[in-house]
Formats: sequence, C-alpha cells, structure tokens
Amino acid sequence: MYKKILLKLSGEALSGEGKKGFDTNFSNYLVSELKKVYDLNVKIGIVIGAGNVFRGKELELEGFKTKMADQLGMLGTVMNSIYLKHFLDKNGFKSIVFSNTVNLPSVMPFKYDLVDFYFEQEYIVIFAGGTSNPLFTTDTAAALRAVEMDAEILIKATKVNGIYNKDPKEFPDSYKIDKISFSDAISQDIKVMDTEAFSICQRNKLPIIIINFFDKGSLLKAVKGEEIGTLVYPED
Ligand SMILES: Nc1ncnc2c1ncn2[C@@H]1O[C@H](COP(=O)(O)OP(=O)(O)O)[C@@H](O)[C@H]1O
Ligand SMILES: O=c1ccn([C@@H]2O[C@H](COP(=O)(O)OP(=O)(O)O)[C@@H](O)[C@H]2O)c(=O)[nH]1
Repeated sequence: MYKKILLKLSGEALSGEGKKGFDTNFSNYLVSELKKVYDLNVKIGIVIGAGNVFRGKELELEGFKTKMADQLGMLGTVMNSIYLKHFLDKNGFKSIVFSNTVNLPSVMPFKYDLVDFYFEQEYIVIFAGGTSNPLFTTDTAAALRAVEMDAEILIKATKVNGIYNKDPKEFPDSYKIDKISFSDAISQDIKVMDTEAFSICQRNKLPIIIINFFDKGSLLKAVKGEEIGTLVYPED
C-alpha cells in the first residue's frame, strides 16, 4: 500500500464530466472516495485542475492571449482548491491550501517545512495555482508537487480508466494498456498527460497511475496497489 500520494484531480471532479461550475453531488462523492484512503492514514496531497471553470485553451478560442487565459485558469485552480477545502473541513477532515500564486487569508504561502509539518499533523494538503506560470497545466504542477512532497506515487484521476493505444473517446476500437514505461509513453506521444509531466516523473523515478475518477472505489484500489488503471513506470 502507498502511504504518501499526490492525487491529481480534473476540475471536472467538482462539476461532472464535460460540465462547468460546481455540483455538490460530485463534491460529496469526492469526499467519500477520499475518506476511504484518509482512514488508512495515507498522507494525501492534492492538485486540482480548473476544467470546470476555465481552461486556457477554451478561452483562446474566444480570442484571449494564451498568457492571459492561463492566468484565469490558474485562478480557477485556486477557486477549486478553496471550494474543496470547505467540503473537506465540513466533513471532518483537516485540510490546508498552499500556493504562491495568490495572497488570500485561506491560502498559505508554499514552504517545504510547512508542507511537511501539516502532513505530520494529518492534514490533506492541497497545492493550488498550478506551477504559477502560464503555458503549463496542472498535470505538470502535479508532477512537480509530487516530487517536492516525496510522494511514492502520482495518481491521476481523470475521465478514462487508463491509457489506451489511442484516445478511447475518439476511437472505439482502441484498447487499454495496463503498464507502460515513461520512455514509451513519451515516444508514443500519449495525450492523457503532458509530456512535461511524464518527463519530470521519469527523471525523478516517480511512477504514475491513471484511473477513472468516476469509477467508485478506484482510488482505494490504486492506493492499495491493486491492479487498476494504467501504471506508468520508470525504467531502471
Ligand atoms: N492514448 C490515450 N489514452 C487515454 N486517454 C487519452 C489518450 N489520448 C487522449 N486521451 C484523452 O485524455 C483525456 C484526459 O486528459 P485531460 O482531459 O487533460 O484530463 P484532466 O482534465 O483529467 O486533466 C481523456 O479524457 C482522453 O479522452
Ligand atoms: O501551471 C499551470 C497550471 C494551469 N494553468 C492554466 O490553468 C488551466 C486549468 O488547468 P488544467 O487544464 O490542467 O485543468 P484540468 O483539465 O485538470 O481540470 C490550464 O488550462 C491553464 O490555462 C497554467 O497556466 N499553468
């Protein structure tokens, strides 16, 4: 069983797939899935995206400059992180949001010593604001924070139940791959995660598991090391 994880959640975990905004049914589902893992004393770091609010690419279609659009995306991750903290605290978890992107009363400046301290105090630690730089995504932020917090695994909880030979949403004849090395994932240009994120994890020998967030129990199975989703593994 993994004892320290970084969970990357799509912003759509708070709205439902393909939807915008916030739906409390999904927040309640997220809390119940997290509780199964939290109760096993697993230290949980979370990076949440902003697909339910703003994605830079969507705003570019409306004429925004990328560097401006991405700032709205990063702020969207802060909104989601504070929203998530509210739900976690309301349900009896201890949680804290860290970010250097904003200066707000419920967000702590990101400092390694504080992160370690709050993990020791059994807080769920939420890293908000992405990497603080435009031109990146929260997958890359998740890879960075996972390495920085010394996570044993990065779990990407998304809308597909793993990596396929081609995008399963577009190609009904695609097939799932249970395990793939970082070199193969990068050379085959697998789109489920950014190459930057794969590359950071590869260099730091940090494995990734891709699971479908909307499959009940999948997070717990991944944490317990059961066969689920797709494992992306570092080469020796
Ligand atoms: N080879 C592939 N295997 C699995 N999913 C893929 C692949 N290529 C593209 N995808 C797409 O990647 C999407 C997940 O990426 P993304 O939308 O960035 O997730 P998130 O919002 O969770 O960060 C899936 O919904 C899937 O349609
Ligand atoms: O380091 C970062 C992380 C995120 N973003 C912006 O924030 C948006 C939301 O993040 P993401 O698309 O990863 O959200 P998700 O798809 O996971 O919900 C991105 O589209 C980018 O516009 C950014 O500019 N820099």
